[in-house]
Amino acid sequence: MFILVNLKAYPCDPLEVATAARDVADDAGVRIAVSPQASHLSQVADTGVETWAQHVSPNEHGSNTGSTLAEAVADAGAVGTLLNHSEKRMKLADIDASLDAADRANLETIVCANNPTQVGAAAALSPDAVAVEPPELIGGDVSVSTADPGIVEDAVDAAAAVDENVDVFCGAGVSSGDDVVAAQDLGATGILLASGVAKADDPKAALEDLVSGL
Ligand SMILES: O=C[C@H](O)COP(=O)(O)O
Repeated sequence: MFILVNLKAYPCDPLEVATAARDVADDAGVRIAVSPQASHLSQVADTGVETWAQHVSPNEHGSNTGSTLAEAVADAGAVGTLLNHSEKRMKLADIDASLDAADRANLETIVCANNPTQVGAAAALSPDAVAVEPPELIGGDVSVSTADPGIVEDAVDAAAAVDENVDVFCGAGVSSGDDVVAAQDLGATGILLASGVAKADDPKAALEDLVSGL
């Protein structure tokens, strides 16, 4: 399983989470990455943890003020990027162009989707992975893998029907090792989570719990 910790814009210490994620990944032999604010990418990458951007813009170098250039996040140490997160929705054409931008910069990609239908559409754009996240469960206390296991299974089927090379992640409310194992049993190969670590009093203990069943 791949566990991607999205720090969103939470008021956590990105370096505390990054060093904890690095150490837990090393100790447990589990792939864990951290996705901080763009301005923290370089500091986070310098800890040695696998580092992802939260978004890249669908543009190239040029007159694009305020954009998040794929090449710039790669230069800062990111090796991948989320796209179309529920809190950063994009037009279909822009997802496609951002995937091209990520490809130019050699970034891995995860395209987020609300439901299995959107998962199928996203998979048709050939990202490395899609992540299904019911918006109503994001930031809550109940994991998608227990609240709505069918959506994870249907997302796995929807992606496979389009492109078997596209991995399927799930997210929303995941906060424990049991949640991660349940997602794995439903066919997900990765977890996208945020509040369970970013809002934890002890991020390292939260990460250790997340990988405890793997
Ligand atoms: O990017 C992460 C997802 O939106 C899930 O967030 P959450 O773990 O706080 O529910």
